[in-house]
Amino acid sequence: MAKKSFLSSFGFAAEGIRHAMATQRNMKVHGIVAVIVILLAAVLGVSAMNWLFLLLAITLVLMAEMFNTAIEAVVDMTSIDIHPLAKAAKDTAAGAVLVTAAFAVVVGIVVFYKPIVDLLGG
Ligand SMILES: Nc1ncnc2c1ncn2[C@@H]1O[C@H](COP(=O)(O)OP(=O)(O)OP(=O)(O)O)[C@@H](O)[C@H]1O
Repeated sequence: MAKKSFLSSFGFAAEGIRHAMATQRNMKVHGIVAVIVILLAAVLGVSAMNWLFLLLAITLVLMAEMFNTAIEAVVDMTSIDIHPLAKAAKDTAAGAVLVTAAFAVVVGIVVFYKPIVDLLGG
């Protein structure tokens, strides 16, 4: 394999993100939700600590979705046959996305509950 530069490694990584965004419906949904969450946090002026939790949750979900995409690609490339190990690999990767999404929902509730109640209440 050809020796690649540091910059071209960034290019391949960006291509991976673009591929996941372009081909995975769930990745698009996560991306749109992430933008909405960032805008809401900016409007509500959440604390620095809460920004860190929100950005951690967003990062974990996008990261899990991209690993899920990568695992699906490897499984599909390895075999087109139905196999219990293929099912285990894909279901486990999907489970990782679910776990991170559940964490993100909890973070969203904890961070936004009070500012939104305060906004609506007064
Ligand atoms: N080769 C296979 N052998 C056995 N079960 C499989 C196989 N491929 C897919 N499955 C089952 O079908 C489910 C959906 O697989 P598929 O490849 O369609 O993922 P997907 O629906 O595109 O996932 P995502 O929504 O995350 O993109 C898997 O989680 C698994 O349970």
